[in-house]
Amino acid sequence: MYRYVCKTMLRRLFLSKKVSYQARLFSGNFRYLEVLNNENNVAIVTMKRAPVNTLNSELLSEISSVLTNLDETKCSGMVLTSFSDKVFSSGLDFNEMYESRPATIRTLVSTILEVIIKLYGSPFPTVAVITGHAPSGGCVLSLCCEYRIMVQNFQIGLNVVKLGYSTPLSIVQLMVNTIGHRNAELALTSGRLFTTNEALRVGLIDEIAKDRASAFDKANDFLNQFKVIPPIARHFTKQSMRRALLQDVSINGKIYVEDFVSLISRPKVQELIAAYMANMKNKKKNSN
Ligand SMILES: CC/C=C\C/C=C\C/C=C\CC/C=C/CC(=O)SCCNC(=O)CCNC(=O)[C@H](O)C(C)(C)COP(=O)(O)OP(=O)(O)OC[C@H]1O[C@@H](n2cnc3c(N)ncnc32)[C@H](O)[C@@H]1OP(=O)(O)O
Repeated sequence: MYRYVCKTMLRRLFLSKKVSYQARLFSGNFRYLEVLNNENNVAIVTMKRAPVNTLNSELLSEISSVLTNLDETKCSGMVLTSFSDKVFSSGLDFNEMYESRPATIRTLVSTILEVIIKLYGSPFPTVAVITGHAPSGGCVLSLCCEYRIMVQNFQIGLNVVKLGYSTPLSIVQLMVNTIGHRNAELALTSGRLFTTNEALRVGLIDEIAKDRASAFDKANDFLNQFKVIPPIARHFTKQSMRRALLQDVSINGKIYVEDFVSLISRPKVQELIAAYMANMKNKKKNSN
């Protein structure tokens, strides 16, 4: 009863201030995300898993829940960003891939797949405000958005071959859809990370911003143009552009997940992940 009264009072308070009650309540409900609605009913979704927004199952599953809710509550748009001014996301969590049971890897991979499907196929417009490095899984999240604005002097790309596993077909397709076949082939086979300037040149991002505030201004400009476009027309057009990949992932998703799990579980790949993690730690030690 007490909880009901509190909830009702909170709801009245938020509604009276014309602020989205649901999205506001979200911010308290998540461990690794903050979700706020701005005055245009755009949800600002901020990943806040310190230090580098490594994508573990919990963070991914929170993103997945938010996406479902934003769809149900008919938000006007979404900005995906990071709490950090250095890293957007450092990609999938090695700790859930290294020496992990297949079930743990499977949960991680199926959860990112769920996020990819929801984010890539979302009815509302989406922008990634990339405030820092975005390697691998971080790059994938931004590729699922419709528009990417990146702050200067960071790196973005899909470096997965360096870890000894191939890039899953749908992820290859995401990259091809964004930067074209030739550039995607060159980038993916070498595991290339692009600087912000290079990323703009190749079309991996759409705009460069000098800092977070200016990136948000640009994101607003992008989203504001849709105020005069009927949402259904926009959504169906987006679906038409994205249908092939979405259909492929919904039909073959389970196979892709199992392939990825067995790839990651191979002893050679496990060795490479261990070496990669050790290298990260060494770099850090030497720079201190
Ligand atoms: C549709 C598809 C269908 C089916 C297939 C299904 C799924 C496939 C899905 C997606 C495919 C995409 C594949 C993704 C694979 C990955 O994402 S693997 C992760 C790859 N990531 C990286 O290579 C980045 C590694 N990190 C870095 O380079 C740096 O950390 C970074 C430049 C991001 C930041 O540098 P800095 O600010 O100096 O921070 P530190 O390096 O000091 O890092 C802070 C601590 O965080 C730890 N850490 C960093 N990254 C990870 C990570 N990915 N996992 C676990 N831990 C990480 C780091 O070790 C530090 O820890 P410490 O403080 O030393 O304890």
